[in-house]
Amino acid sequence: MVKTAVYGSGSWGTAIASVLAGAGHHTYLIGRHSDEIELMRRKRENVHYLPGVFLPDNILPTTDLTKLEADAVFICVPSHAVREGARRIKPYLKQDCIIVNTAKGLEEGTHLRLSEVLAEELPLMPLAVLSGPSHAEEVGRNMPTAVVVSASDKQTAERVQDLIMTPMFRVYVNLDLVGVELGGALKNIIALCSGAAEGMNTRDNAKAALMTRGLAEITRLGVALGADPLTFSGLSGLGDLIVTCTSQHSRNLRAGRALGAGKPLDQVLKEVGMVVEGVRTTKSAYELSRKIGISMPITEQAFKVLFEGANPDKAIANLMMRGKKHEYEPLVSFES
Ligand SMILES: NC(=O)C1=CN([C@@H]2O[C@H](COP(=O)(O)OP(=O)(O)OC[C@H]3O[C@@H](n4cnc5c(N)ncnc54)[C@H](O)[C@@H]3O)[C@@H](O)[C@H]2O)C=CC1
Ligand SMILES: O=C(CO)COP(=O)(O)O
Repeated sequence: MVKTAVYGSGSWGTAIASVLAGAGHHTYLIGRHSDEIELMRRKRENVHYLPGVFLPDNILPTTDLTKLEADAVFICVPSHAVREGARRIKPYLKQDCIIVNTAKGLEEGTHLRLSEVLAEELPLMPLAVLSGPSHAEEVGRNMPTAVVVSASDKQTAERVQDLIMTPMFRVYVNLDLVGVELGGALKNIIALCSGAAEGMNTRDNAKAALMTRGLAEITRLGVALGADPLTFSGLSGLGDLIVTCTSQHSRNLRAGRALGAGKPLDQVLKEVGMVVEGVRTTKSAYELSRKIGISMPITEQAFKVLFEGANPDKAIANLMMRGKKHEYEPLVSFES
């Protein structure tokens, strides 16, 4: 029998544990707060992060890091905690254990993809990435979901596919690791902007424009970094963009709505109460696009609103009043 563990017991860690348990694996769900874990064990529910989802007996909530001695460990902490998390779990991992990152973001400062962060911290371990349109609230309730797994080698990706695929959790393999990771990380910026558009009552046309032109700039950055453009019309591109920009469950969309309605960022983050990855990712993607000379106008305006106090109305005007363009310009365009 395969032994699995999930590091991070928030909403996504709990949902991933429920898929693994549904696939028949005894799964340790490893959290850091003993009171939360104790409550989970007693109520068989993650009351704070995923209320209403029953945890079956083969999910074993714990704070005991020795339970990381598994065949596969799923990393389900926010992106800013991935490096520190990797250092923390390293002493407990088996040598041939597969590490599957599920966090969506870029490392602040270095702008590294999270598999690159993990490769630095856990250089000898096989690494994979799971991404795609998949809200915990639906996955935890066993609702039909399709995702994508990537790795730098086919065997690792297919092992993860075998491990976690169930009749309600369909897993595709895509070996374009760069594209899969960037699609999952960058869509959160566009979800924040789509939410802001809703919060400002700009309605549907603006949202559709943001999603479509957002995908264009995600693809532009991705291709410049070596991704296959086709990946961005797949589950970890268009698919994740659709779900995060439209779902009632999206944390990034909710945060964007509140920002668009004029609430300050600190208050918005407190009110959402779970990680809103798009905020940090906006900063990283903006810095990265400047560093390599790729035009990302929506990300640039999001950066100005989030970090420079720019007015969202002015941000929309800035996007609408840009110079005339052709819809399809060369994918790697170094204009400013
Ligand atoms: N919630 C969802 O539907 C999905 C989330 N994800 C990604 O999964 C990652 C985690 O997101 P959620 O579970 O939604 O966040 P969350 O806010 O629901 O839970 C985060 C969990 O990580 C823990 N945590 C925070 N900082 C930590 C640290 N320094 N060390 C160890 N644990 C720490 C928290 O205590 C909490 O248990 C994010 O990158 C998110 O983009 C991906 C797909 C779906
Ligand atoms: O990545 C996700 C769904 O695929 C989760 O998005 P949110 O963090 O916006 O809820």
